[in-house]
Amino acid sequence: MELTVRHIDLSMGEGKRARTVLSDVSFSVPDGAFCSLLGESGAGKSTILKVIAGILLQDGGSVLFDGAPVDGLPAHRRGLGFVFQDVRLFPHMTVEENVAYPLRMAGAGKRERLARAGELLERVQLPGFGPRRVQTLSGGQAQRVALARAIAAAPAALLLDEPFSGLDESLRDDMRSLLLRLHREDGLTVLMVTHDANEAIMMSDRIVALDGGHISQIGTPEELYRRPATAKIAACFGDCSVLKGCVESERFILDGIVLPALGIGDGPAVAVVRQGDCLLSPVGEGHGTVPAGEAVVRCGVYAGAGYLTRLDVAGQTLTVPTASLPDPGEIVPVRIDGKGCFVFSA
Ligand SMILES: Nc1ncnc2c1ncn2[C@@H]1O[C@H](COP(=O)(O)OP(=O)(O)OP(=O)(O)O)[C@@H](O)[C@H]1O
Repeated sequence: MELTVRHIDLSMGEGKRARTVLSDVSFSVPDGAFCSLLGESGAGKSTILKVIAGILLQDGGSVLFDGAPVDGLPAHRRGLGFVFQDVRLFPHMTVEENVAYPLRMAGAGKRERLARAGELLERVQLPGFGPRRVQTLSGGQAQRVALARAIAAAPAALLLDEPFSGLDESLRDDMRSLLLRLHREDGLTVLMVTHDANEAIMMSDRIVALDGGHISQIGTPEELYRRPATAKIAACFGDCSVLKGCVESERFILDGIVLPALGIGDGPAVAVVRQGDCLLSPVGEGHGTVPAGEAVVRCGVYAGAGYLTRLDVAGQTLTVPTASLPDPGEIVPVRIDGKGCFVFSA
């Protein structure tokens, strides 16, 4: 099913405390696609998910399923599966009763419910867990049960709010693979909230970036990674340096550092430089890189595969991976790969 939100506005809080939480939010998740809603804490990600689910009612705009407005439909009639960040299994029910709950609501008989719960528990790799109490589950197991419950009634789309946030990295990885497998096997339309940009690019066909309640970019993972629309998006994909300087004649200038800034008008600007696309080397070296000037070494730290050397650029820090640690105070040549360097008007 195609999910669409069109011009959604929503304010929360009363009187003087009222504040805009969503402002003119519009996007679509095509039928069978995996879409991530990406943004920092407070961006409005959970709120838009709740509006789609019918848990919150928007002030303006519309939610459409396959092109038809569903604004008048209560949550339980929207036919969606929902996985919450805090799992929310029913504590008084067994694992299989939790998984079978949506089928009970749909009027299925006990035999059918239990058979289906058994199948679903197999699919989430928890065979035999049916009779267990939910209090005996680990965090990862509880998330699997929540996922099984969310898909039990063959939902038209699956909404997930930071479903892996409480899990350690290896469990997160297992859960990502499991979710992607279920998505592909069932052709499910999925909308997942995450603040982890790398998770979003690994899993999604499309990413919707939210910032302060409005959309800052919609695109494929590659579009957001290679052509980020804002400094925040450029900076969210891992280790990078953010420098505040000035653009003059399509060149970002900060002290001894000059970076390409094609298409950016003169004036104050922000440059985001991805660490992996920076190096210190004599002029002429470094495949794909161009000279960016010189800077003074401030300090460095050991980082396993090499060192991270911090350079001082007009009191700001440019971090560059290096094979050895230059001496503090040394003036070093910097080269930059333009693919990992993004300049935005401030
Ligand atoms: N009931 C409420 N009353 C007032 N403000 C609220 C309410 N619920 C959420 N907000 C505010 O709306 C904004 C968006 O909240 P939301 O939970 O959607 O953000 P989020 O992007 O999901 O953040 P996180 O990643 O931290 O969960 C936040 O600033 C939050 O404080």
